Amino acid sequence: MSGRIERSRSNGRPVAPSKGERLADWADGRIGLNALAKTQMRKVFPDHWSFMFGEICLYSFLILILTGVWLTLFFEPSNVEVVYEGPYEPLNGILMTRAYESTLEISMEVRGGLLIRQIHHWAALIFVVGMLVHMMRVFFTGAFRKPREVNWLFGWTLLMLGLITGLTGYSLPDDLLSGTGIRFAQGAILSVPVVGTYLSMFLFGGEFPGHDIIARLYPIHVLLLPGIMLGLVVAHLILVFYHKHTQFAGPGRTEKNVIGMPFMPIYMAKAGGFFFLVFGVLAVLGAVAQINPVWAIGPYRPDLVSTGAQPDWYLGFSEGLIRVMPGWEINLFGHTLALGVFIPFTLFPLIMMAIAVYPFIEAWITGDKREHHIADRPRNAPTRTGLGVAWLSLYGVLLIGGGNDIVATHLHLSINVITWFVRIAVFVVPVLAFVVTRRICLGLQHRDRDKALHGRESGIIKRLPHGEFIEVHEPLSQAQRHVLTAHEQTLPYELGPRRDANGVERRVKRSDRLRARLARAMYGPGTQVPKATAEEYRELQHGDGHH
Ligand code: HEM
Ligand code: HEM
Repeated sequence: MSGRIERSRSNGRPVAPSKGERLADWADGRIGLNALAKTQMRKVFPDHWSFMFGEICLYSFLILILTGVWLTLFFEPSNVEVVYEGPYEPLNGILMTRAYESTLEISMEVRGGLLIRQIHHWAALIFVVGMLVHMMRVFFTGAFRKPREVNWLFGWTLLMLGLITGLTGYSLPDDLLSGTGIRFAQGAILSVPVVGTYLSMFLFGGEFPGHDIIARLYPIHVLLLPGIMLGLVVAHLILVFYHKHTQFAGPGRTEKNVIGMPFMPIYMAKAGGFFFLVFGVLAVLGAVAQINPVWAIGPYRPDLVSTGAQPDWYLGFSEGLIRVMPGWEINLFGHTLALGVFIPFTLFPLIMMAIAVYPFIEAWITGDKREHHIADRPRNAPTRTGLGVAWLSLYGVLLIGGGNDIVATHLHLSINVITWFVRIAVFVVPVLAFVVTRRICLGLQHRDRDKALHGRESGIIKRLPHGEFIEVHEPLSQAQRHVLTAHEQTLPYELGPRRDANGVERRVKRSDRLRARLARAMYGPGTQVPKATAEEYRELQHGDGHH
């Protein structure tokens, strides 16, 4: 292509390609981007406000990298002890680690340092909120179903790594809060039977707090975890591209097409704008909302714990698990087993795992091997929605447990009352949340059915000649009726007759029996309201029109 002379359309004179064209030709000849761009840049993305959560994760992650790289220029990950002498008077003459001192310098002496530190911290909080909300969006709409299960797992791994990255970052400044967090983690490690003590000694380079921990957490926080996450984010987005995005039901939308905006230029322009919006919000937060004022908290000392010590919100629920667990401890063959710590420590990944494996369990129960590109409305999958809300409610209850001291002081209650409330609520609230959510979903399904058949209540009351009052219903458009009735209603998996035609009893595997029972619980009688059918609608239309 290079060196090609084109004729201008206006007067037929040959024109040399512009510099830009030559550069594009040069790059295309070597990287072949043109062919890729031609096929991919016009890719269509469906639009819905809830699809923005994934973007919030992406942009806050990029901002974390940008601000994080900047912080590395000034932060010193060192446990070496120094005596502070600087512009912040109240700490002058106090012994602290170099890590803490350099964080003070970033906050007080480096120009713009406090702003960038605060943006980094706010971005971390928003990043994890974004991931949780994005994950729940995917969960509630069933967007994890085939072929997106692997991408669900990529995303889930990102969430787990995000939590750990947040914890390691929070631990770096070595203030009293971050040291307390490290102490908490060390307690959890110590509770691991038999090897716990060795693990702790290895990690901390001797007795707690040792001299190594910050220097060890540092490369994990700035290189290892973000590096793995970056790779996973790229893989995640490639898969979103490859599978194409799910879309909500609507006229003309099928399992085989995608209706929306082209990636280039419309979606890219929107995405670019949204990036700056997210950056803008984080910059304003970083500028006006104080976060983690390490100078006010003071340097870490193993013999001190400040009241109200809290992890960042996303780890509050793991803290809650430990705070509300009875302090069980047993002695086994001369080894102390701190079950009061070890059980919650193992429960935390199990609660997270429940959400990781859900797509596979649902696929097993339904036995559905088809691809799904039309997103569910949460009300049309009441059991799944109920389970999602129950999971969230457990998260919320444990968060209260993690902040039991704060709740106690703010509500003027005894801390024991809160602890006992959480101990009971951990079992009761998720069940209640499940039942109530499922009922609400069924109620909404009833309403959809009524709306599809009888139209929307207009609020206009009419009196008929014979005296009866009726409310006038406005018919829905065909498109609206389609949206209300497009969903599939899954039939529960059945075991089939237990005896064959010759009366011989068939052996049924235990796993099959479990599957049938779960399928009945999820899709059996009372779990969905039959959707309005075309026949019912036609019958009503041709009847007396009397609703
Ligand atoms: C998923 C990504 C990340 C999360 C969730 C995260 C989270 C955090 C948090 C919560 C802190 C404590 C901030 C504070 O002082 O109040 C922190 C500190 C820090 N982060 Fe990150 N971070 C991430 C990525 C990165 C990256 C990619 C880098 C560098 C390349 C980085 C470098 C740093 C440094 C140097 C500090 C210590 C300075 C300080 O605390 O002021 N972070 N991080
Ligand atoms: C660093 C964290 C993450 C980033 C940057 C990210 C980014 C994105 C983006 C931009 C999209 C397309 C737009 C959208 O649907 O919102 C998407 C889709 C998706 N994400 Fe994530 N995500 C992250 C974490 C997660 C998590 C925690 C999960 C679930 C556990 C997840 C599962 C999915 C799935 C299944 C899709 C496809 C959805 C569909 O086609 O409807 N992602 N992600």
